[in-house]
Amino acid sequence: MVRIKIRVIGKIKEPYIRDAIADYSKRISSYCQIESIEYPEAAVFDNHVSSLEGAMESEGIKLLSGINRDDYVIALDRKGKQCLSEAFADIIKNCEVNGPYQIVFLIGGPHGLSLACKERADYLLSFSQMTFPHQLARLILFEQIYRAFTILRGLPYHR
Ligand SMILES: C[S@@+](CC[C@H](N)C(=O)[O-])C[C@H]1O[C@@H](n2cnc3c(N)ncnc32)[C@H](O)[C@@H]1O
Repeated sequence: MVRIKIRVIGKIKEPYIRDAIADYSKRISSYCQIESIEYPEAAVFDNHVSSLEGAMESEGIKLLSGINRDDYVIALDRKGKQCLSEAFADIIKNCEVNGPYQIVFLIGGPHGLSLACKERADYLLSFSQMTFPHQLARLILFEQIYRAFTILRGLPYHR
């Protein structure tokens, strides 16, 4: 069974998003182990580029901590590669069949992911060229993971 870890900057504050994630998480848990690990946003004292980059770097260090060398890392980034849900399902299937058996997703905070996170990623995944708040990006990710398993198991959810 594949294991999925979702490493994120920031908490889910909105109850309706938390509820929706909890619902998808419960559904996904029939197919794999799934766990979210949240880290707080780094403090930023002004809007200078160097302060924002410093915050992203320190958030990136936390996101990358505890990732194993052979984990399959998918970093969520607006400027990454877009793919069909079927192709996303194939990535999960490949890990289920051939390994690595642990997939780690990275979701950035308000300023995005550090360069180190993007460089570590085996796949830079974009849901759209539009920017979403991290809470919504997390919800979309949970829905797409659930959708992927229903595609792989031939269930009628995906149309
Ligand atoms: C508020 S966004 C960060 C915005 C930042 N200015 C940037 O362009 O990366 C917070 C996080 O949500 C995720 N995210 C937001 N929009 C996304 C999209 N269209 N595709 C994939 N991930 C997205 C990314 O992980 C991002 O780091």
